[in-house]
Amino acid sequence: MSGKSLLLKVILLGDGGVGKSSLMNRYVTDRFDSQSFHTIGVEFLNRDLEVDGRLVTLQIWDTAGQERFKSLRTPFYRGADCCLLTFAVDDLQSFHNLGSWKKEFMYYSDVRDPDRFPFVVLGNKVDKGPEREVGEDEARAWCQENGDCPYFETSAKDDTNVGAAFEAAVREVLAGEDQLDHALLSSAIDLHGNRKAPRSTCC
Ligand SMILES: Nc1nc2c(ncn2[C@@H]2O[C@H](COP(=O)(O)OP(=O)(O)OP(=O)(O)O)[C@@H](O)[C@H]2O)c(=O)[nH]1
Ligand SMILES: [Mg+2]
Repeated sequence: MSGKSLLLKVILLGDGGVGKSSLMNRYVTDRFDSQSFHTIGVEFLNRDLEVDGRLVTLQIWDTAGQERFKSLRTPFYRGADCCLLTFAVDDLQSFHNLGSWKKEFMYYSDVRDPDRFPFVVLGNKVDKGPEREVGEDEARAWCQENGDCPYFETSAKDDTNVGAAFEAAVREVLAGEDQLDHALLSSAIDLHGNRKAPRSTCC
């Protein structure tokens, strides 16, 4: 482990009631409240972790999923390093809305390279097995068609895959950065290798 802690901003998006606040609270405070209130606007919590030898401070931004709070949440999309698109496996509509959430994020975040921006998809409330309306295969197929993003079946209630999902978000960001470093290094080498001989200044 080496170097300073890297600050990464991840943002949780998805319909109201799918469990975004519960996932953040489970991950940061290891608690679950079966009667949590809807979020108004945005809230954030930090958690330090180490991923593949890198020290990271994960700043998790939890947004209000209800439509009436749209204008309160969208100003906070800018500067996000990864977006966690969340639905509840017992709520088919929340799964069908994933595409709209992705679009809303893209529109307001103004990311530099939209094709390479990292998304992670979370199918939450897997503890509600019998009430399930979205199959794992269906969810994985959506992820494959949408940039091949990682998919996690989570439960904030039972603490299933919650840590794994946030760590995957960090890994996605770090992998993107490594690619960028590699691309910059290659272009620097290329610049050096292909450097043209200085032009003659002759008249
Ligand atoms: N069974 C079960 N219930 C959950 C789980 N996660 C959240 N809930 C419950 O679902 C309800 C909504 O959870 P929230 O975390 O408030 O949902 P949210 O996505 O933050 O909703 P908004 O703030 O309105 O966008 C609460 O009653 C939670 O206790 C889960 O994994 N399993
Ligand atoms: Mg909430």
